[in-house]
Amino acid sequence: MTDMPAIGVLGAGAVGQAIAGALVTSRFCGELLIASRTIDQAAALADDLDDMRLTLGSPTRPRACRSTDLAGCHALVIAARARFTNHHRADVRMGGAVANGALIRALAQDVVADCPGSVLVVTNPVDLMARLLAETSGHRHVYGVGSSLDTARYRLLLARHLGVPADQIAGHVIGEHGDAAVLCTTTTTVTGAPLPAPLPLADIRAALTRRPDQIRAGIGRTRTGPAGAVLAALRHVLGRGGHDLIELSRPWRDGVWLGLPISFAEHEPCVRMPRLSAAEAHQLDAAVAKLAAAYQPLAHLNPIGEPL
Ligand SMILES: NC(=O)c1ccc[n+]([C@@H]2O[C@H](COP(=O)([O-])OP(=O)(O)OC[C@H]3O[C@@H](n4cnc5c(N)ncnc54)[C@H](O)[C@@H]3O)[C@@H](O)[C@H]2O)c1
Repeated sequence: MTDMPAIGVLGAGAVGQAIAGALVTSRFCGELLIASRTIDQAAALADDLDDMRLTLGSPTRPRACRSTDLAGCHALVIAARARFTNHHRADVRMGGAVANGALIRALAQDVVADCPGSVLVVTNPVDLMARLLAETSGHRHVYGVGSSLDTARYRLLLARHLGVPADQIAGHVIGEHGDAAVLCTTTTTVTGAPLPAPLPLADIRAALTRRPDQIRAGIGRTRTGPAGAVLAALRHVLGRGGHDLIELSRPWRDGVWLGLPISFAEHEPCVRMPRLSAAEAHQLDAAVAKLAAAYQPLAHLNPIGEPL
């Protein structure tokens, strides 16, 4: 691969815009291809990014294209969202499963099946959508952005509580990117030592669950946090993440996809499951059961969201 990969972003909405902006400012890629529901939307974002490129002197060259032209990219980010009204008040991300499932199924056939590069799914519910994309397209290198953002938020909240810099906290959130997330507290460390006891872990979990809602309440959408998680994931899938772990959505037991700590060697992912306490293992089992049940109806949808 060249030093400056070509990256495709599908979906020019709030998250797609933040990802594309971060790619230009970070000088991460050479070509940046943008596709969205309409070519006008993609062209508008590409123009805005081009202004940014010139003002910053960034080497990244944004260009609008049709979704079928994204196949040549070294990595493709899927940040599209179907049009639907989310009626879920709890477990909000699951509210998009059927509508986004139909979109993902169509993309799997029309775009991803011919794409040689890695594919990173952001669309929620991300664990289900990554699995659906992989199983429908047959593509080997599909990853969901998974619980990496939850992990960053967990470390931030813990650091704030303990009054230490966040980079002194090491630990993972695994399982669902959603209500069935598993906080791996047993193996979490602060400056290399186990977590001090007692800790208000229930409060930290509640704050973690509330955080995206609070961001949405204030600014409408979560966008820059997810964009950071996507750039970190792109570094790893493109072989630039070193030996660090990142919590991406990949298959675990019974074909269920969920967030797992992963390292990459020669572009191949390897799961590095931390030691779990009995309670954490039980929570992971619950996440597997929840995601397995939620996937069943999606496995039988046609591209317009009707049962096959
Ligand atoms: N996994 C995570 O950590 C995480 C975090 C935040 C958001 N998300 C998810 O990311 C997705 C995007 O969020 P958003 O806030 O940007 O939504 P948005 O509604 O602002 O944007 C969605 C974009 O998708 C485009 N689109 C729709 N159908 C398309 C198609 N067939 N082909 C190409 N583009 C299409 C729309 O035109 C729109 O520009 C949502 O599913 C959201 O839940 C995930």
